[in-house]
Amino acid sequence: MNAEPRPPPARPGAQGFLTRLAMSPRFHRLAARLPGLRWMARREGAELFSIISGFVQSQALVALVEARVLHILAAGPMSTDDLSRRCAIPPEPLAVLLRAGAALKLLSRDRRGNWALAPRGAAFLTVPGLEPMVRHHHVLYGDLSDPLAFFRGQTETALAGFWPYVFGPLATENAPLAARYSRLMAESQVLVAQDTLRLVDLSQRRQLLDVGGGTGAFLAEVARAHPHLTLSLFDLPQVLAAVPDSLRGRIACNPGSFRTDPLPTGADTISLVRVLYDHPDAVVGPLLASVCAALPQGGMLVVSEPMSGGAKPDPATDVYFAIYTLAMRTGRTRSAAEIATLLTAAGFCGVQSRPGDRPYVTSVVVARRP
Ligand SMILES: CC(C)=CCC/C(C)=C/CC/C(C)=C/C=C/C(C)=C/C=C/C=C(C)/C=C/C=C(C)/C=C/C=C(C)/C=C/CC(C)(C)O
Ligand SMILES: C[S@@+](CC[C@H](N)C(=O)[O-])C[C@H]1O[C@@H](n2cnc3c(N)ncnc32)[C@H](O)[C@@H]1O
Repeated sequence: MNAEPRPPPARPGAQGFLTRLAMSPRFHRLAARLPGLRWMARREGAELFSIISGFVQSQALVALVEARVLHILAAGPMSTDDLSRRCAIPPEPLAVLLRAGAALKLLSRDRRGNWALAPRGAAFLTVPGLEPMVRHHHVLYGDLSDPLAFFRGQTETALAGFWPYVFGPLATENAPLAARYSRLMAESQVLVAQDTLRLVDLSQRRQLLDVGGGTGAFLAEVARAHPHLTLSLFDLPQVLAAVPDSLRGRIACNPGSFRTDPLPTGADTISLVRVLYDHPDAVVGPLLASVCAALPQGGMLVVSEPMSGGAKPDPATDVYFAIYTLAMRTGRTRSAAEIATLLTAAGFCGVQSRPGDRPYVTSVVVARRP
């Protein structure tokens, strides 16, 4: 097979100096010989390989989750043959999967050759929401099977059908669908709430309205951290129908659509947690104006969601979340600066960006009604 033609030599000045170096076969030969450069080339090579093979790592994790290998080993170490019988996977291919799991530090192997759950695998099982997230990735995986068609907008994405509530009129009385969606969000909310409450001090606030708050998982965490707060929830009727009875005494539920209905007033603080990135600017603009109108003077808005790195693209949010929200065909993963621009246009002031120390969980932007 003919090798792909090498890229033409860059026009002088067309590329940055280091990029021009990396395009030079002579520099590559030099880097293979000189110790310092060899270390750098090896590191770049490993990073490139990780990008190339990432999809195989993800699918190996899916196989371990779907075959319940991690769950089985949580009860104690097991031999390949016993796991083979439990997982209905022949010993030889299973050994490949288990060695991959060990290479990814999800599993380990003890002195007798039995397989055990490693701390990273235990953390995966313990952190709320990770398993259901991995179990639903097949939807996005299928959407990306022809990536060029996907980015050309030629793919009818299954993910858009997975979360139909964002399509206004499609937010039908589909209780089972709303319940499935809300369960996935509620399970993944714990970390988001932890990081949001670390980034925003609600101790001096009086009443919090969580708009698009799903079945109340965020407010449940707020109630634990700030028992003094009066809490209200606003979301679609079919979503609020799934609010657990245990929360209903603590949280006032306000069914409605922020596309058509006014928001309840009375709260001095409103939160939008993982809401804006689901919608285009044409929906976000009026939503933020509605939030501003519902707040008193000096009232606070908290926006919390994974955000693009903007001018400095982030390897988690500008890959996973940006492509995920693109596959949904409705929203987009915005940078804090883009969100600040939308907030200012909606009438907010005092906009502050509070980057999360886990961008893949969430970051925050706060603002005030003048
Ligand atoms: C070194 C020491 C001290 C000990 C070593 C051994 C040991 C004990 C290690 C364990 C240490 C430990 C406690 C680890 C904890 C790890 C944690 C907390 C990991 C958290 C990971 C979180 C992740 C990976 C979050 C992923 C989130 C995802 C994939 C979210 C997806 C969200 C989606 C798709 C949202 C969709 C909504 C829509 C539709 C866009 O609106
Ligand atoms: C990605 S979920 C976030 C849920 C929750 N805030 C969290 O972080 O887990 C987006 C939420 O917005 C709600 N939503 C979407 N469109 C809405 C609308 N027009 N009016 C009210 N809520 C809406 C959905 O029902 C869903 O609960």
